[in-house]
Amino acid sequence: MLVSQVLRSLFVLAAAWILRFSYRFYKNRRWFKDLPKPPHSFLWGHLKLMGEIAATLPPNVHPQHMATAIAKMYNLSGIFYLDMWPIADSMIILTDPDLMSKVAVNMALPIHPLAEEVLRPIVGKNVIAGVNGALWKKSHKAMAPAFSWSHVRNMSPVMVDECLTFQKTLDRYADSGEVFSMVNEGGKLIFDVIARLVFNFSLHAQTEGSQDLEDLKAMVGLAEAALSWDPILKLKTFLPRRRIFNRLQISIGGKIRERLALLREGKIVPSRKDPHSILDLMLREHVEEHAAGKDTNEVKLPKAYTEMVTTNLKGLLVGGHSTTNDTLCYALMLLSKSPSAITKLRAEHDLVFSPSPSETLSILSDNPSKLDELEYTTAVIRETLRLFPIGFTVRQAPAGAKLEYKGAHLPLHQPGTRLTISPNPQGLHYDPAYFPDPSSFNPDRFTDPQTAQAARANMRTFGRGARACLGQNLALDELRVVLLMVGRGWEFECVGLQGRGEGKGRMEWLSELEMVFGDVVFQELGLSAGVRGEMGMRVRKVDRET
Ligand code: HEM
Repeated sequence: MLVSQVLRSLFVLAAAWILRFSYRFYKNRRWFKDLPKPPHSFLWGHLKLMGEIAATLPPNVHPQHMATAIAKMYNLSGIFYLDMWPIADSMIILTDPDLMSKVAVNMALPIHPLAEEVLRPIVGKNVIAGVNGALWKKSHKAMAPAFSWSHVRNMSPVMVDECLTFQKTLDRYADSGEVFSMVNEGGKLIFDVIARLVFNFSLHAQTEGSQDLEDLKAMVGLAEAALSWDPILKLKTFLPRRRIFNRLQISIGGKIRERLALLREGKIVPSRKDPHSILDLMLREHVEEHAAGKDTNEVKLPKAYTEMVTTNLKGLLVGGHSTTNDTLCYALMLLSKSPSAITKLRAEHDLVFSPSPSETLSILSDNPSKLDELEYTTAVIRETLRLFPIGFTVRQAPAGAKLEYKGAHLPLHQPGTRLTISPNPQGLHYDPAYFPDPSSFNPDRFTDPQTAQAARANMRTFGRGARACLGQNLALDELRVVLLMVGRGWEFECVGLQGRGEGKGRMEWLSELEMVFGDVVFQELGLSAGVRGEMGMRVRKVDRET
């Protein structure tokens, strides 16, 4: 009797669940009915299509490649929808530059919770790039002065210093002829510069190795497991993740406490106008708010505040170094196969600075604003960022929000779901309507008076609006300094590149790049769209007369 009652209840529960699921299934699939999209299956939505495209691409490819491939295959431009229910959040993909600006600038839509979910396993809760509202305002207000042009320009001697160490590394590799990982060596250089901005002291990744850098990279590697649906993988990586996470908390937390003690001892309220470091700016917020009218000696940093500062510093170290380094790696890769570009780059460095390396350094230290005259070098960086967009944003719209496009009023919100609004800079950057002959490496498009203005206006690598990349000035200047300091002295050769042959799922729109460089052009999903593999390189010292 009892058994049959239990069975009946279970049956009713199962029937109710099936009914509810069927209703949601029908409602969801119908929602996409009249929206711009690739062929839509009532059973699969776009899940099967995404799976089929992923199968033709190298493993763990960044989703931007799938979105761009779909746009090209089905001639979708401007905006289209992807129905991923019930496996993942469905998406609105934007490839029109004005639509991207509308959502980021005019509507200033908030960051989607997905960003925080992806960032949390790597750096912890509430990092600036994943939060909205008061939490975002507080972090942004604290950090922004460190990223102003004037402060970044003050960082030039630091960049030069770290590049001199990098030159020694290149000399060593040139002497030995050894193949080395540019991801690794470039990563240490960029990390050391960002650490100086963050702490105002070096973490010596280049000369001694940095446990913090290794731990941050390990956290990125382990994040996939933390986000995975596979409980065994989650379980297997739980302890290593915790151990590394805690080690980082102790290390970065220690640096914060040490600096706070120094500020207390010296009764220093850090300056906003002339910041010593991002850490100081973040401590200043606290000192100001909590110590108004008190002796700074009495100030204690609450646990939650220490955690917020630690998370943000880790976020800057890991996010700032990997994005800039990936761009550096791709720039050197592209230049290695473009003799005309390298010739122009070197000529510009000789002309704007000096053919002599030592004179170049003294001009750079006396007058860092000379970097602004490196028009072609900047074009090389922009063209690299166009071909390989590294960073992303994902936004969420409130109920009822719509976007007007070509006379249609398209919904930005799907009731009861977490629809994401995903600008896809890659789709835009490879659209011949905006960038003619898009798969060729052509820095001149950013210097030619006929095309330069439009090319710059249509780039979306750093985002736009209040949430645009805070570190873009730093990234651009750092890349200029590195190219200036290594472009003339060393010849880079990529090792082990294998162009993808016919029939290996080649993507028409990537044809030129894919033929020359192979799988490495398919950026990997990590913290952002990173370099695939290690970017093995060999260097040769260039004989110059001066
Ligand atoms: C080539 C290098 C870089 C690229 C391509 C890049 C790209 C981006 C993109 C696309 C965003 C999101 C913008 C949006 O939501 O609309 C972003 C945000 C951000 N970036 Fe970068 N970034 C780079 C380097 C850096 C560096 C060096 C730092 C600092 C050390 C940095 C710090 C940030 C921060 C703090 C945010 C979050 C801003 C906010 O939410 O208010 N980035 N970046």
